[in-house]
Amino acid sequence: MTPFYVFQVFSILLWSAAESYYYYSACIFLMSVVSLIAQIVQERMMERALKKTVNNISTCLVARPGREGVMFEETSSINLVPGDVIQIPSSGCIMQCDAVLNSGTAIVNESMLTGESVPITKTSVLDNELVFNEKDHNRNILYCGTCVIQTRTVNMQPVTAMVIRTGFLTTKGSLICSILYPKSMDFKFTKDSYKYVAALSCVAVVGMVYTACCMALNGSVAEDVIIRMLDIVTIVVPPALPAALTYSIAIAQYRLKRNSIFCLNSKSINVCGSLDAFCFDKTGTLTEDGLDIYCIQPCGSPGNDVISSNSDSGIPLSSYYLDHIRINMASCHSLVCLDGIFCGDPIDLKMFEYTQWHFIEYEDATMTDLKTPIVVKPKLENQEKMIPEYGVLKQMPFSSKLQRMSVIVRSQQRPADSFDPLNTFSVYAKGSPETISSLSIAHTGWQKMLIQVLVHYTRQGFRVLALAWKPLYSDVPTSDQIESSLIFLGLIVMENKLKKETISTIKKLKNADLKIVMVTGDNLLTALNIAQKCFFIERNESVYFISLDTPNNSVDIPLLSFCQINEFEDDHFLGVSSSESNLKEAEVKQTKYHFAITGKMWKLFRSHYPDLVSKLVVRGTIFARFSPDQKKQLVEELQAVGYYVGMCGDGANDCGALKTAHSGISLSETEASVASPFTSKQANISCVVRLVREGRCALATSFGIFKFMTAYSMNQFLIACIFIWNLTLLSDMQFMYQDIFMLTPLSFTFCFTSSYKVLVARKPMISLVAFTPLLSIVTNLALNLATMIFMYYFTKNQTWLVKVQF
Ligand SMILES: Nc1ncnc2c1ncn2[C@@H]1O[C@H](COP(=O)(O)OP(=O)(O)OP(=O)(O)O)[C@@H](O)[C@H]1O
Repeated sequence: MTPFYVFQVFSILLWSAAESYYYYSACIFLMSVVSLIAQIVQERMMERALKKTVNNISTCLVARPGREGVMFEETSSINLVPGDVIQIPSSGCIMQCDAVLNSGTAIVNESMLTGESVPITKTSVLDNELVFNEKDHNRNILYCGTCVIQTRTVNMQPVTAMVIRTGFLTTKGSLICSILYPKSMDFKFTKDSYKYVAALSCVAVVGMVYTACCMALNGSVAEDVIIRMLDIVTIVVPPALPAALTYSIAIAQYRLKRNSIFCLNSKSINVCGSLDAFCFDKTGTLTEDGLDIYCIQPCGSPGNDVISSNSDSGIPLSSYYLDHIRINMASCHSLVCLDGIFCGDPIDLKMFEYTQWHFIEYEDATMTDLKTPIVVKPKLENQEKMIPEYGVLKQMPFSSKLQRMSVIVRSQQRPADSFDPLNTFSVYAKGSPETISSLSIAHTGWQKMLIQVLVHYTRQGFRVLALAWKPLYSDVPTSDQIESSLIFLGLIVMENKLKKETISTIKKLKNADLKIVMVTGDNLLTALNIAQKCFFIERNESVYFISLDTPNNSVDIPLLSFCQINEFEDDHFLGVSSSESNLKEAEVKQTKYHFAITGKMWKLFRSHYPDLVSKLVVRGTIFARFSPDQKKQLVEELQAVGYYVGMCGDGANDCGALKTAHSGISLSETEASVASPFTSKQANISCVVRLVREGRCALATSFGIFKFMTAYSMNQFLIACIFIWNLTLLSDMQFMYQDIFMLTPLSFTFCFTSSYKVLVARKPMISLVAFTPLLSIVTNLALNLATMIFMYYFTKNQTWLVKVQF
């Protein structure tokens, strides 16, 4: 029950009890009830949708001390508390708490939280990792609400996890809280509507004083004066305003749904109309997810030239590097085989398919015999003699923050001649070239080659991944030992095709004068090429890379430099010490220029030049190699400058930014995702245009309804003032005619206004307290007042007028 409805109850009582406006009171009562029901139905529908998405209670097996040691007992999930150890059923389940995997592996679908429906592998924490840190161990956490599709046991031990959080404290819980109690958006329209209500209250006070004076001067009794004064207040407040506003939003929500855009927070719809900046994730959003392998660039033997390999010819055999590349591509992934179909990260899938190897999963794997949970081996019979099978003992799944993944692999048979017989255990890693090269043993020969090849391909917009390996001699290695001192193997170059809707959508958004930003975890030059292909940056516009020298000590402030991307030094690109590079501070002269920055430079820039961050984000268009946290920071910085920011992404690495943005839209097959207020089932960015169009339409409609209703009630107030001058008021039927038959249908038909077909540069007004809307209301009032006064005196002077005696 909002204060508005309390006020309506008061008005109805006053009209029916003191004024005998029975018909009018009955109609207003009916209207208020209908509007209240409509609001309740809308809220309930949203709550139900949310409940359907989030509410789930089930039974689970929890470890309890028994007579014969620890036993697993069945209990309801609501009884779980942090510290409980639960067993994850092999057939899968929906997680009811956040829990860290103690043993085994789980294949999880996190689409409910992230919108990304690709199955993810969660592994148990390594025995020797003593300090648990949520950020670093998220690949070991099963999150509440996510669906465990399958588990893999190791050494016949049940898959168990320790509960770390329950209820609203879980990640899902906090996301639901943010939907139920959204952080109040500093939305001008809402703020101004409060100012309007305050202004109307002032008008009501003036009206009351005026009424009291008029009636007192004419000798009216105190009781009548008080009733009329209260009447004036009820006239000033338009009765159908909240109902019409609610209805207009409900219709916008329905229209979005018809276009496969689902909305979990209807309050965000109006905000979409005022967006003036939109951030896009690149891979899977602007470009296709499943990227074909273009070629493989193995690292030559030290000092040798680069050996290139064409994708058509597959991977040639019998080379030290190529053999390891093949094993790496076949084993270093988190793919799972569900009902005979391989699922997982599209990159992993493409790389595995390229090797044409077999993938076998064992349910009952033990570490002691030769069976491991996953075994990969070549398909061709005649190759089996030459190359042994490889069992994947341990996976360190891909993390966007770390930009890499790795596996520990055991050779299941005695290796063939081409391999070192001691290499029974190996580590295979893949990830961004920058990360993998930083974890590899430095070697000037390949480092030079790496930079050249990387720059060559990324400049053409290819997506490049690096591979590495090393033999593992330690029995119980820590994760740092696993992913260090690697031997660099080479690069996998993948095509990066734009989705067919990307270019047209970006053009439409630019025509609508929206600031368009690309924020990606990918390489800067790849991002630049894609940005140019889809017209984030026009051909005639310059791009300046912002770089800072890494300071030698914590006291030095790193020197800030700009360099036009064409002059860009290759060395700098890999993060090699900038003192080696040859950057010159460039003067930015053109008016049409863009800034590009990497995540590493962003971190330095924010800490050493905080005052310049606003300038950077205003001109910044490419934000590459950004971690999920940095994507969120970028959205916050844009908001701090005053932009209304939208974010469109497709994966788990965009979740923070999607939630932080004023309007986040996640491209996901899952309707029931709490990743962002909006979810589009169409896996391309054309939904952004629809969202902005519907948002603008909803905003313009709300604005129109507000203006119309306030102008109407002010006009009625003026009429009432003229009547009170003559110690009378409109009759029951007159009020009925004006409020019910004129105002209500007109204000409700406003809601059916559909959005304009194209996005134009002119955005709808968001400020009610601005010159134009105020001028239009004041002019309307002045004209009406003048007409009414003229009509009053004109009619009064007519000979046929007979004065009614009250
Ligand atoms: N499955 C994977 N295994 C290993 N490394 C990967 C994998 N997927 C991506 N990478 C590397 O990690 C980097 C960061 O990945 P991330 O998923 O954060 O962003 P992205 O997919 O490149 O781009 P976007 O943020 O636009 O989706 C990638 O550029 C790539 O070099």
